[in-house]
Amino acid sequence: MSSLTQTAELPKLKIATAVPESAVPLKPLEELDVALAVKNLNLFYGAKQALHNVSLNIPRGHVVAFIGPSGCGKSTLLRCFNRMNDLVDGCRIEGEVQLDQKNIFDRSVNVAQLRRRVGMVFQKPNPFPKSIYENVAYGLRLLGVKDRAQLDETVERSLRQAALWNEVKDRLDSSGLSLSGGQQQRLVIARAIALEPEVLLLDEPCSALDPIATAKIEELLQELKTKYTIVIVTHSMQQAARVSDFVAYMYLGELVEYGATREVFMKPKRKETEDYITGRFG
Ligand SMILES: Nc1ncnc2c1ncn2[C@@H]1O[C@H](COP(=O)(O)OP(=O)(O)OP(=O)(O)O)[C@@H](O)[C@H]1O
Repeated sequence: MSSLTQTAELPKLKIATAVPESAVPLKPLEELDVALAVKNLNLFYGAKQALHNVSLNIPRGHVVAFIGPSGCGKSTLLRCFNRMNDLVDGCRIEGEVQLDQKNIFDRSVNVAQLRRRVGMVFQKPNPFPKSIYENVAYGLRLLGVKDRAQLDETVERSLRQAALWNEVKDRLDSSGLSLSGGQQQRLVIARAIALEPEVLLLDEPCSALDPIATAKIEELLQELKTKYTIVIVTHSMQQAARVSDFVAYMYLGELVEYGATREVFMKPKRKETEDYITGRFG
């Protein structure tokens, strides 16, 4: 073996060994129930096109990670799924994102209801300046729920699912802002799942967290995917390898490769993907 081949293969092995066995999904993508279907999606910010003809299916009950270099359109694509881009002036979208076979961009779609079904957690934990209890109860209160027992039950269930209950059960009246960064991010996840969304979108949820808090969130995602479909944007390929079942590699607004995480990391089909995951990109 030439030394050139050896050095070319080393970094790839480094990534490949980090993909846990559990990352192998039971079925191929084509056979899985579809939670979100993205069809020929083009997105423009004014004159600038940020997404180019993106099509992919997000399978129900799995974790999908979007990876790719800065500015490639990962967050833009994620934000399409609950119409967060509606808030951006001059943003125009062509194509479809279907939730239960209905185009979410259709005029008849109620955006507030869509966001209940497709919840979102951002990069920086953003609890409201309210108590821990009220942070989690917030969505239900907006829906007009007043029954204390129902609120109590939802708050406890959501905090348990977010693996935060034991840490906060004796201080539910304390401010959400009094929690650590990692706890705040779990609180925000609890707030999102209190409404029992079908899909949970996470935009770099660990980038402001230390390794211990990150590990907790990653563990949590494995629990949550038994109930929810999860789409996560991450800059960390190791994180994508650890948490996702499927991974989508994007570059300059295009979907370059999409497949089972293990396959994409160990046997990428496209040279561009291989260059990125082996660190030879750019
Ligand atoms: N509100 C906006 N107005 C105009 N252009 C935008 C806006 N948001 C994003 N863009 C542009 O769209 C492209 C994709 O951005 P996006 O934030 O989706 O990339 P990303 O892959 O998530 O990047 P990063 O990893 O740095 O967060 C970039 O060129 C960016 O400058």
